[in-house]
Amino acid sequence: MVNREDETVAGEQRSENSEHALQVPAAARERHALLAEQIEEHRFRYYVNSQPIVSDGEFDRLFRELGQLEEDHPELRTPDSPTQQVERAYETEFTAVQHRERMLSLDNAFDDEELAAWAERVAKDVGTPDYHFLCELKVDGLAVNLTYEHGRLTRAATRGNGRVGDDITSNVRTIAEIPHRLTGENVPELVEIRGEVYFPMEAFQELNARLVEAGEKPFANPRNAAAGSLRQKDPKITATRPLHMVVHGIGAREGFGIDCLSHAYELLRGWGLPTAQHNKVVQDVAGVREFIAYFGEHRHSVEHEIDGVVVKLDEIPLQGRLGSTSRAPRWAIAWKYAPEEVNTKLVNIRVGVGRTGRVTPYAQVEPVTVAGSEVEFATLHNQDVVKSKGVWIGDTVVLRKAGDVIPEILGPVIDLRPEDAYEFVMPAECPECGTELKAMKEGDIDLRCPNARTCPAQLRERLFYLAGRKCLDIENFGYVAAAALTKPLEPATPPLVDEGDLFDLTIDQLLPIRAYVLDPDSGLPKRDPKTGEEKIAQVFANKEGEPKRNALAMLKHIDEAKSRPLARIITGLSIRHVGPVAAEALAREFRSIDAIDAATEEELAAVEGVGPIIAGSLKEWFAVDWHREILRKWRAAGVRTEEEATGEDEGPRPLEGLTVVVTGTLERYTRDGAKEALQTRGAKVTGSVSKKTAFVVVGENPGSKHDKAVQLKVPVLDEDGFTVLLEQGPDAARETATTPEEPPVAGEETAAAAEVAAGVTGEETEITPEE
Ligand SMILES: NC(=O)c1ccc[n+]([C@@H]2O[C@H](COP(=O)([O-])OP(=O)(O)OC[C@H]3O[C@@H](n4cnc5c(N)ncnc54)[C@H](O)[C@@H]3O)[C@@H](O)[C@H]2O)c1
Ligand SMILES: [Zn+2]
Repeated sequence: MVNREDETVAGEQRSENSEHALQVPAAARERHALLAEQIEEHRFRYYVNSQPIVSDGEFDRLFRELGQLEEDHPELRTPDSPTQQVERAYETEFTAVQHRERMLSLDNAFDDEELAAWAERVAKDVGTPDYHFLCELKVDGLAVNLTYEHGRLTRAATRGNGRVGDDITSNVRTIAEIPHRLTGENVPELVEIRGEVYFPMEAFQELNARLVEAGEKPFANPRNAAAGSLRQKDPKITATRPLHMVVHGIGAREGFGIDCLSHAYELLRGWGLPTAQHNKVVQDVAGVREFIAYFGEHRHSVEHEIDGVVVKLDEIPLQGRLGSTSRAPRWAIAWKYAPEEVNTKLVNIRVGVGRTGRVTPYAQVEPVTVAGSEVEFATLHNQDVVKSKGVWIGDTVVLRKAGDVIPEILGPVIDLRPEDAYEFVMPAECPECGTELKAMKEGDIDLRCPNARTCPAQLRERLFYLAGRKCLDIENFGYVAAAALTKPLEPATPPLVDEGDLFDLTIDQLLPIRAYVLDPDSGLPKRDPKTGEEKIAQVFANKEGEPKRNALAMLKHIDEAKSRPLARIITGLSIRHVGPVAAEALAREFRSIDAIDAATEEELAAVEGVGPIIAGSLKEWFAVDWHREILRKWRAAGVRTEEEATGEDEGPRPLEGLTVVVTGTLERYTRDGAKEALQTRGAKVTGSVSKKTAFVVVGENPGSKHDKAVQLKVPVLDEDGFTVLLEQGPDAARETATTPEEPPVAGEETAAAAEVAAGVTGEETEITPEE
């Protein structure tokens, strides 16, 4: 929080301090001047040009440093310091218009101490114990002021310097959500509505694609897209942009009275204005903390981007008692969440080859920490995406890491594009085996390496997947082993040329292997942090040439993996489109790989959870000789290829007809274990919550599915309730179920959309995601 003085007091203080002015060390004075200048420049780029060159986090750091300097040397805190102003008044191409009531900025709290200090000050100054906090989401967009006279929208303006903003009335009129005329009862003579205009994340890439196509500058993130779209000279352009607005305040007003801001919002909603859905009035700071924590976890189940929470004193007369400074109200504070966007440099665009041969470009960036983890790679999906994002190698880019989602690049900071930046060109050949890349079908955007069998990258990825959690779950068999077995430096011939010989590996084959130690995220050799050299290792033998303990353990676990359930073995074959769910359905229906092979395409397609695409893909797979050879070898090695119907399966199915969703981490069950337990009892396990869902089982750190359950009032079971469901059936479980107190949650479609967008599908995230 930037500390500053009252408008009224600041003047006095200055004159009082002026005689000490010389005491400010020159270095501090210089730093102050430099920071103030930089901040002004960043503000101009941000507010006027909508093309900032630093991230918000970086801007906030500069701003706080300036505040701290003024804290240490109050003489530096002059009225023209950026800390004392909403913004400077800029000359722009728009007509300047005066707000009837000032539009202010907000002070920030970056940690609990700052929040508590603010709350304490409120408690001290408010003069009554009878007050409430109104918690709102801080929408990441740009502020607008709408003036309604006798119910008609007569003017819309940007915040500007807080007193005078830019007239953007014709542009704002193109936003569908904003009524041109207020409706309902008691429409007032005059009201100024404050709100935030935002650009939806989902539509953002599309806009950039259009801009790049037209040879125009793409935006670095949705916030800038919102600002840039609204600040168009030609409202026809604004009209093509999917802008939205949320109301978050009220300015001048005539012809009606209000006691609380929360009540005012109800009035506004009644008049047809788009008010926020998630506001909540709480009693005390504890309530505020709860709200902050809740949306910290559910940041992405909201329909717009948020960068924090705004806490306000709800009672309007009390707001007046606390007053405002020249920059911000004292009755409100903005809690900032950790930024999810950072600027970094796009060092290179590489291509990775996935399990099914799909070749995907991915970004290598200068390592940065974002949302608590260090990021060096970000997905780019395909060559068209790279193009439509408008990013060039060498650009400074905005990198976003939201929740569990794979890091992605939003857009370039065009104003910082260096002269030697260049566009990415998709290679014509597989980077690992040199085979010419092809689209599988005409019109496919994705290119693939057709060398499925022996392309080292594809084989390595398939083996890694086969040994992974979803398939055979082979301990001690990770990415490094997969790489070492398929593309060692020595010996010249790798022990595995496809997955056929996996179960026949011997320790003698392993001992001589020397290989690069590969990083699963990038498929690139790891480097020694000291020397920077690529790591090469004798993977399975120690210095004496004897087997490492891990190597022996790996062989033992490979042997054990032969008897994994049939469904997992089918999943491990990496048949296109056949993931764990389809494999489960196939195993259940046919009980053996031979039976699947023998089935007709129609029979396969008729299985619930399979369908024509998967059926076609299965037929294609079985038609390939070397695939059949894998099966022959596996069978000879004793790998399970058929499965008796289990006793349990034929027993009673107490959960028949119920659909259950599992979300979050359970303590006593793995995700797959929980699923199997449900399925053997006849329940159907699905990934998304609907009204038809019988139960949602919720573990630690549940995602938006939990919200959805609450919203649809689907019974929620904790882990104990889940055990009751398995052991005693649905009636007993229903008694333990909770329908928790309804926390503020997102709208129905948004929660589902956010879930899809966030990839909260229980699937792991990979850098080169495969279908
Ligand atoms: N990257 C850059 O170069 C650059 C430059 C300038 C500013 N910024 C960013 O802009 C922000 C600072 O600017 P600021 O003065 O607009 O302050 P702010 O964004 O921190 O807070 C004030 C603004 O929050 C908005 N807001 C959103 N939801 C609200 C709600 N529910 N209630 C009330 N207000 C709500 C309003 O528009 C209000 O004007 C910082 O986040 C900063 O990082 C970045
Ligand atoms: Zn290849």
